[in-house]
Amino acid sequence: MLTTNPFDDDKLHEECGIFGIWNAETASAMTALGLHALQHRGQEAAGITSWDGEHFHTHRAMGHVAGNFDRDEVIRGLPGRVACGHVRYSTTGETALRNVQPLYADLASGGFAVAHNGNISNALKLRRELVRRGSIFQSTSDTETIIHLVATSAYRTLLDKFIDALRQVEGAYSLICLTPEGLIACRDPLGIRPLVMGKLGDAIIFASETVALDVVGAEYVRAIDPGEIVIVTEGDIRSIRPFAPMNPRPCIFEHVYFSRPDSIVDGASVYTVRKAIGAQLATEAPVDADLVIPVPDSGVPAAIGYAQQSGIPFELGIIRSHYVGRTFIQPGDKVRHLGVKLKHNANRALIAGQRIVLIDDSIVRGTTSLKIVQMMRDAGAKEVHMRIASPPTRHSCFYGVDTPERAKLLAAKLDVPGMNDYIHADSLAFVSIDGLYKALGQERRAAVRPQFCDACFTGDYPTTLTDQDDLGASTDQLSLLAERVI
Ligand SMILES: O=P(O)(O)OC[C@H]1O[C@H](OP(=O)(O)OP(=O)(O)O)[C@H](O)[C@@H]1O
Ligand SMILES: NC(=O)CC[C@H](N)C(=O)O
Ligand code: SF4
Ligand SMILES: [Mg+2]
Repeated sequence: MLTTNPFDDDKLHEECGIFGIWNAETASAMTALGLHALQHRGQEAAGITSWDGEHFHTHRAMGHVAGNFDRDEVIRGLPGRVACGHVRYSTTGETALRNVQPLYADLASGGFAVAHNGNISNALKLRRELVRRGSIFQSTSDTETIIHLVATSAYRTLLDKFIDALRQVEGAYSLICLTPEGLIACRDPLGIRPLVMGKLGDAIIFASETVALDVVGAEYVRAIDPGEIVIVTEGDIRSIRPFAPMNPRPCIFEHVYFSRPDSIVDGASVYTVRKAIGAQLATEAPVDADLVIPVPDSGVPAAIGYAQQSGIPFELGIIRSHYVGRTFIQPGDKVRHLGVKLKHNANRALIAGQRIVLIDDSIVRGTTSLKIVQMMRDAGAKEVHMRIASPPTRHSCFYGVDTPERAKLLAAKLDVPGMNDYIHADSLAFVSIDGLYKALGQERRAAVRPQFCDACFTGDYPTTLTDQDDLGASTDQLSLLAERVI
């Protein structure tokens, strides 16, 4: 158990997925389905809280949604027409049941459950102050600071307390909160993490990605705007925007890797964007080759784009086992190496004697690229060229994708030729940052007010990073001074 600095955890983590539904006959079963569609965002733990009009019911467990929420008795134990749920990949606080969301507390206003995607970058500072004033924390999660800020706010109504709390937190948060007064969904003022709204008959749904709407047959209504709070109560939906308007900075990595390709993120089809990045990559970094081969899964759409733009045939030269999850999010290098071997296999008959271009979406530690290039050589490839559909990942994320040790990022240690030597490819190239923005429909990356958060590529963090600064970490925050529009 961590007792001194609860947030000092140096593993590399990924994302979370959230889902909430108001006014549905089978709210918790729908939530389980929605979370299942969001499983790629977090595989450590899952939880659902329901409200039956009188009582709150919660089931939280380590592991996947299937296996924990596929039994009738579990769903029957979560009655009511309102529910919210969470799939977790931890960014702050250890992987333990006490940190599994939704987090719940009985406040003066009644029950309060919260599901959070993102990471609060001043959570440690806030927590120290709250503890000094007498708050007793039950978890080591950054998310719990929100509950204590709401609980101790001097404002009168729950909504005012909530707004007061959010005005004190910095960083990234998409939240779905379940209260007796209604279901509340909100997105931080920069809209760093995604959140969408859908409709199914009389039911209103919120989810991290549109695939969670598709799975229950709901209709996509729209994305929640950065800085917007939507409150759903009996027969009423209200929207408020209580923060100073900012230039939105949604996470660009959602388009590159995190989101499912069949999702619509902030109005853009992830699949179409990934194909466009691949086409851009082919224009910027062409190569004379016989086959374009994707590194499955998330390299596939970019490889299709690369193949279409270059005219080089697209083939499945690597076959992926569907019984192994994402390797990026498996903590521990040993497990990752094992995971990569278990996950991919060369399609030998296709590869032998060919000059191939491998397309992947990103290089983080370099584990996947190193293995795959060797795998292609072992399968008899004549030349192996690697092309990456994002710029080099050189910086840590403090907004829900935790890469605390820059030293673990291959691109933080080596330049591109050095990375090429490390992975033993014949050539290596990355799409440019402006090329990535082009694929997202922008002319280029705006130097003063960039249209996205791209800090893991540029080091240009869109918020202050209080806890990091307190720890003495140095970060480049070039665009901070230019944030406010009004
Ligand atoms: O450089 P590394 O540290 O190996 O990380 C980068 C790899 O991790 C991700 O794939 P992952 O296997 O997580 O998931 P995917 O199946 O969705 O592509 C990403 O798509 C790269 O392939
Ligand atoms: N990846 C996430 O969005 C995690 C949410 C929250 N920071 C936690 O660690 O539980
Ligand atoms: S630092 Fe990277 S992964 Fe993190 S929110 Fe920004 S763009 Fe996304
Ligand atoms: Mg991959």
